[in-house]
Amino acid sequence: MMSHTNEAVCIKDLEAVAKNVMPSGAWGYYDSGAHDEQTKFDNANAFDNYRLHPRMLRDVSKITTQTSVLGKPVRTPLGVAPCALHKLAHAEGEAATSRAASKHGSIMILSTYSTTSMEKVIAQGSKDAQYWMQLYVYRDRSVSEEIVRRAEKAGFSALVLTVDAPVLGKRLCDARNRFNPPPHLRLENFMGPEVANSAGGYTPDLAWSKKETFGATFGANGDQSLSWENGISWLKSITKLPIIVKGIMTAEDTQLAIAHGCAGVIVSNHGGRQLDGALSTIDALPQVVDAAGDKIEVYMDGGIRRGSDIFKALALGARAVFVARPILWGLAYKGEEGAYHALDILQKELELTMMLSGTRSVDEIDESYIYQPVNRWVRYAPGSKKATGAQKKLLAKL
Ligand SMILES: Cc1cc2nc3c(=O)[nH]c(=O)nc-3n(C[C@H](O)[C@H](O)[C@H](O)COP(=O)(O)O)c2cc1C
Ligand SMILES: CC(C)CC(=O)C(=O)O
Repeated sequence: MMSHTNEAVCIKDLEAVAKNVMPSGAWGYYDSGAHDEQTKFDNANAFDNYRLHPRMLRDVSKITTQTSVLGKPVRTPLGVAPCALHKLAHAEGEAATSRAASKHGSIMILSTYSTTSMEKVIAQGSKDAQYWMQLYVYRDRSVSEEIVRRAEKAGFSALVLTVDAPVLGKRLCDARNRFNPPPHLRLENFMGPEVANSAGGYTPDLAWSKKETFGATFGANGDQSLSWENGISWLKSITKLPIIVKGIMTAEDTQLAIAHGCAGVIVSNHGGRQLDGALSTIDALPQVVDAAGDKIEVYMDGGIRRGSDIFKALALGARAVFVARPILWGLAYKGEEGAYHALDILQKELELTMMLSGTRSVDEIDESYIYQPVNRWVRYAPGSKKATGAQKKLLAKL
């Protein structure tokens, strides 16, 4: 419900406006999770299973959310997750998001499938703004390699390889709408002369001008044979940029990410858009943090709609969090100003939660500030009745 000043005061307000102003096909594409959307809803709802344990009389007159990510200082542990097609929300698309993220001091991860070229996006930010480039790996590796080269040259400081989408999840809404982006939008990261040439005619048209839908074409270009060896090791061999793997949900894969020399992992289920039935990310986070130790940085995304959600993720060991849909809703609401507003709402709510719980810096926010659900999802390793490390810790609390 919007206030009488017509200003969105919380992320739910932004969602309501976006739903109202966006065409239904575009809204459906942004909103939908896979299949019955269990995981999409779990992502947001699971935060409610964690409750706060606030401390009083701590002198909270000066607090800071300043932290560091990959060794570089950032104003806040709140960043922008990569999402395709920002121009579905607003004509200025990713350029507007870039200005908003830069002004806010938030890291922006740019989707390969952006509707504004990576060079234009990064040019919108201030010199000290941080940008990471999200990648998919294509059957034709030269397409991926060209994107890496352009990202290096343009000044992106890390690569985010999304690994949870060998094919696109089954999104009922998009299937019913046979969703395809409007023809005036272009996937500008595939339009550079280098990419177009080396890919032998891989043009933006490939994305949706054929009879296939956007989703089907995505699957046709992606490399389903991707593995730790032929994916991560290959990427490491062609770039010196730090590699962050996005879409990790287990301790096992975290160990593999460490073994393959990744700099970080993003605990993510793609906003519930891929494997419906996967655990919510806040519930998956502890096992990843456990497995990561201090060897690799752990970030998370999915379902963050309030500052207290960020607080809970930090308390469980995330170094930073990223949001996707709230930014798109902000963009649909008021372009750059709306995207900034989405970040500002979450930032101020995080600061409020910190003050009300007696924490003055991100470092201070740890497990001692929250109550965790116990005995919710337990998984035993194949063939073993013995609990693993993370489960033992949980069981010990019962
Ligand atoms: C419309 C939309 C497009 C997305 N596009 C991408 C993408 O191109 N690459 C990617 O790695 N993740 C993509 N994602 C997933 C987000 O990066 C993120 O993992 C997820 O949406 C976070 O959950 P939230 O939307 O609840 O904040 C997309 C998500 C949405 C909603
Ligand atoms: C279809 C992809 C290009 C974008 C994506 O990852 C998504 O829609 O979730």
